Amino acid sequence: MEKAIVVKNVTKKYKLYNGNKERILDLITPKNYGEDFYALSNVSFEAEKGDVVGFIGINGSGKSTLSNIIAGIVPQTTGTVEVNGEASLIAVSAGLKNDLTGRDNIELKCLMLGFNKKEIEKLEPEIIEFSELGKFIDQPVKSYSSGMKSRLGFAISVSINPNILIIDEALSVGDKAFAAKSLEKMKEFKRMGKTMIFVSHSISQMKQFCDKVLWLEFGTVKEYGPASEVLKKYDEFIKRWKGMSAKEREDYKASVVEKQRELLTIKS
Ligand SMILES: Nc1ncnc2c1ncn2[C@@H]1O[C@H](COP(=O)(O)OP(=O)(O)OP(=O)(O)O)[C@@H](O)[C@H]1O
Repeated sequence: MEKAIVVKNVTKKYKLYNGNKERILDLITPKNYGEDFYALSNVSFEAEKGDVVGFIGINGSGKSTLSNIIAGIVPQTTGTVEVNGEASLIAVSAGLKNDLTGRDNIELKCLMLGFNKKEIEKLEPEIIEFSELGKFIDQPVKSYSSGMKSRLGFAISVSINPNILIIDEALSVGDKAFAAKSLEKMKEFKRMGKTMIFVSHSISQMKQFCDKVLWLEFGTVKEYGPASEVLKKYDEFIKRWKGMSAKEREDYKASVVEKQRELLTIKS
């Protein structure tokens, strides 16, 4: 089988500063300020061409960070990412320029992706129709609601027909009718054999749509495998998590993070 995405030992380190003073000192002095924070530690997985992979995990587990790294928007600290073809990311905040109108954003994104004027003229009405933004297409994006932004992002990304489509929470902010239409479009892409990554908190949407699921837990891979198996385990975990007190959650998180640190120390 042809590989579409190969992620090997990817780590993303951020610095957490105690206020702006520390942030500036860290830039201008050789002394190390701030605390290291690992949004991802040693994440590895592979997707074959045509796979639909779901990323699941509680808030802050690293799903968006990993999507952004695969889409080439954020660099990883260490590790390697191989992507076979053009990966297009649809996220609620995906790279739209706030001061430009919806129409200008369509043109800009298409130009950046190498389409010529004729091709853009052909694509534009299709994108506008899919977005259902009507007259708002000529208003600046800063006047859009998060659902409207997501509709524009979704319409652009599906119309440009990328090899790999990454959909990060884009279905969670729109209304039900648009989410259903988007899900239909994604199913059409799946039938066409496109590789997709689908980031969501919705177990039911993932069940309908994904072949495999990557479950991230505080920046590490907890499970990766067939969607039904991983989702069953995740569902059981979520029920336990919901029943935990704040202190129990903190302790659980601390034990996962400690294991992560040990592994990183052994590797470095
Ligand atoms: N620029 C940054 N600087 C510092 N920490 C960051 C930065 N970006 C993300 N993080 C941290 O990395 C962790 C992972 O964030 P990420 O957005 O990838 O999680 P997520 O699983 O997508 O969360 P959610 O389900 O809430 O969308 C979080 O703790 C977040 O605070």
